[in-house]
Amino acid sequence: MARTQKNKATEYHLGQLKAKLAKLRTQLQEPDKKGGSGAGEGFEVQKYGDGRVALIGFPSVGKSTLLTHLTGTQSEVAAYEFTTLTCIPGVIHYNDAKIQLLDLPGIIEGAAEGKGRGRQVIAVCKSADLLLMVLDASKPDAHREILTRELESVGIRLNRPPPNIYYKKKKTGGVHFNKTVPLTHMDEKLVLRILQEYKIHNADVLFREDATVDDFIDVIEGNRRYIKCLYVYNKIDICCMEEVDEIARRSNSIPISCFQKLNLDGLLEKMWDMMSLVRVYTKKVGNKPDFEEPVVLSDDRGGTTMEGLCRQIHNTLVKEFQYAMVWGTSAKHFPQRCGLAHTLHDEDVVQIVKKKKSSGEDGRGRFKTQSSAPLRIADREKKAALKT
Ligand SMILES: Nc1nc2c(ncn2[C@@H]2O[C@H](COP(=O)(O)OP(=O)(O)OP(=O)(O)O)[C@@H](O)[C@H]2O)c(=O)[nH]1
Ligand SMILES: [K+]
Ligand SMILES: [Mg+2]
Repeated sequence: MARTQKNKATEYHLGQLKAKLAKLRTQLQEPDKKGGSGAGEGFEVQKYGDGRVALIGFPSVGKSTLLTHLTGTQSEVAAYEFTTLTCIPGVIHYNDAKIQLLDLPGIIEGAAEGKGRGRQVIAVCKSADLLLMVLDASKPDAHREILTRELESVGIRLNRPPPNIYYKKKKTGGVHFNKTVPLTHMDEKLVLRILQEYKIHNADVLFREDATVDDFIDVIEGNRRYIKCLYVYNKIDICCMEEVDEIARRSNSIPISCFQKLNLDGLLEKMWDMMSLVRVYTKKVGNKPDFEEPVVLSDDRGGTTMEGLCRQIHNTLVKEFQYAMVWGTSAKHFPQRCGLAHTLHDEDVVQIVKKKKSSGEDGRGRFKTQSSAPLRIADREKKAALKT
């Protein structure tokens, strides 16, 4: 590809080569998944809490130091590289939520091809809801590019949404290509060439944005992970003010120092924002809301709708659900009567009303008429107090 001149005439050829490369990369990763390469010792840590955050970075940037500071779990810290050899889990308690933080061995260039413990580390990253890429603020920023490339090559896409392309394979009917916007990187011929490479002869394709060849290949491959990533620049205690200031201005980046405990609160705050967790406080009829233990929802884990909430509380609740009363910023008025499709916001209060049991021994109707008025006021006050 590097030897091919880039112009209009070679565009199709290059596109086809990119597709070939993507296919081969996918093949390369497959034997590993099936447990072909034997020892996968100690890397599969059970999921815990409301979200999973993984620490990824070069050796000795301070990942283990950070885990110890944020979770209190001891992970070995030393000045030599590759101190950490396995995955060490800790828990961050923040805003009534529990977030699992995973310390990992350092990775280096070539990790995706299996250098060091690269493959196992990357496999854990794929299971995370958020990545903290830990960087040494005193070292060249090229490290960030190298790691990003390693992650890209195994199908991890950082800080961007999936391409807005509708794609559906079919059994017959040929390829139907359409677009809703002008395309500057792609055209029908190139789409067909790439599909040919994948031996796909029947499909509907609709470009809803000005996507690139790589975007289209991502959609066909279908196994990409779109993960948010926060770039954590550690060791700012050995940097000058100008450098720190410059780092702080970059998007999705935060300067910290574990040694001097600088900006660790800022890090937690940013982490929380990026995870976009939605805490929902449930309330039984006739009782006050449970403000101790929220049900925590997220887009990655079952969604933030009422249905997501029901599924998280109990498997059968969706079937029993009749309607719910909602207090909070997602409600147009307090309380709003909502269905399963309603999208909840952080700190909403929800009271779920179940369908009447056919046996008739439920008594829900009686409670309903009694409860709403006086409780509504009490709850609103409680909610207002919580907000302030
Ligand atoms: N100056 C400075 N040094 C730090 C800071 N945080 C960690 N270190 C030092 O950096 C070295 C590496 O720290 P570790 O926490 O072991 O780094 P790691 O990324 O877990 O390293 P590996 O497990 O080997 O990949 C240790 O000597 C730490 O004491 C910091 O904020 N400032
Ligand atoms: K180390
Ligand atoms: Mg370590």
